[in-house]
Amino acid sequence: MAPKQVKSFPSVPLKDELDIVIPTIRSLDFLEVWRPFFEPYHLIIVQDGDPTKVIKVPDGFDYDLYNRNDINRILGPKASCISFKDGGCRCFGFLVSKKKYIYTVDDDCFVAKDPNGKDINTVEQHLLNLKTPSTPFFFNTLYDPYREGADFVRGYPFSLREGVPTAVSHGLWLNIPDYDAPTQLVKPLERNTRYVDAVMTIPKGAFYPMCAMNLAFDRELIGPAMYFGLMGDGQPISRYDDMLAGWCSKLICDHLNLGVKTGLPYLWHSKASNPFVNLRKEYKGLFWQEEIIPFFQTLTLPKECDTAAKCYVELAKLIKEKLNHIDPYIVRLADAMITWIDAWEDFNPPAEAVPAVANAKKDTVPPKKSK
Ligand SMILES: O=c1ccn([C@@H]2O[C@H](COP(=O)(O)OP(=O)(O)O[C@H]3OC[C@H](O)[C@H](O)[C@H]3O)[C@@H](O)[C@H]2O)c(=O)[nH]1
Ligand SMILES: [Mn+2]
Repeated sequence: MAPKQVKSFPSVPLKDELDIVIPTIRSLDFLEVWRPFFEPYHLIIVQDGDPTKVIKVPDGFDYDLYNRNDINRILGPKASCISFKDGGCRCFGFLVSKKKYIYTVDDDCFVAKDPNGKDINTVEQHLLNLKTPSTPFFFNTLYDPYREGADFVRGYPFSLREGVPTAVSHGLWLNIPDYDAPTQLVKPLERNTRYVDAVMTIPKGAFYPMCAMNLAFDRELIGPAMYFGLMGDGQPISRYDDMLAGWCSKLICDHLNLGVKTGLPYLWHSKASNPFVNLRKEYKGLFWQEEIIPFFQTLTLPKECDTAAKCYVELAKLIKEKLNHIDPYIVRLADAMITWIDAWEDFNPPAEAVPAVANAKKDTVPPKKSK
């Protein structure tokens, strides 16, 4: 029986283990309030929209900034799988990172305070979530047993107390909740003021609406499944980037016996996007998900799929085969999922593959970097 994981967690930044990925089409002024927590880390900024627009990065941050021209130059034809004019472009940052962990956060999110009035270091809590096991096979009613002051409750099987590695840590949001457009329209003034002091494993077999606003994951375990789809400009759907990644990554985590946690940390989501614009972007998803989610719920992957990348390729084939009747877009999406894996393996060669750089387009002009 493995000893219980360390409960308290050093607050020393793990700069060599984690990159912070930020998609932006607006401004990076929000970084000022995150400076105490983010400054030690390398930022990967994915600038969406007009590449000629100059986006200022506040001084003192270590960053790479990639705009659409950089993405096109670096990925060549494979850039076609990266969304344009949708926050899903962030997955380019997941691809080019070399770190074990990713934390991705939206540019309208700010530091929240816990009930004691203390600023919440989301990076630290996500790392704690990812570095302690998950318990997907049997629900612990006192929530995360690896947290300070908690444990497995009576009746919890000892054979399961070692848990499984955690692949995804899904944080939450105070103030503006991540509602879909219809809910936003009928509840425009609703604000989330409820701070729930809990982290829990999402049980095996259960799916969830993964929001990328405050999300961290283990690139080595589940990175290939964190593709944010073909969304935005030129596509019939948007704002389902993180939902697609959530369905795919949860199916694959369940198949590979990896864990997904949701709950702490919270951040403060400041800006409600326009619900009418959102409705136009996401309405097809409201219909399609009623068929796509049962597809995921009844799917089993072959046991030969023993890595996230192999699972993802198989999943793309099944989506193309079983869901193409929904809309011709699904075929393009499935093909883009394969392109994503090809690009992923150019940058992150499987153990037995040749060094990846040979395949990836030489990046003659480096992205804008911190000074
Ligand atoms: O065309 C775009 C639009 C946005 N972004 C960046 O994506 C982040 C989220 O954008 P925004 O805050 O406007 O959207 P929300 O409705 O609040 O976010 C939810 O829906 C979209 C995403 O899935 C997000 O994760 C959800 O929380 C923000 O950083 C924008 O700058 C973009 O790059 N391109
Ligand atoms: Mn937002």
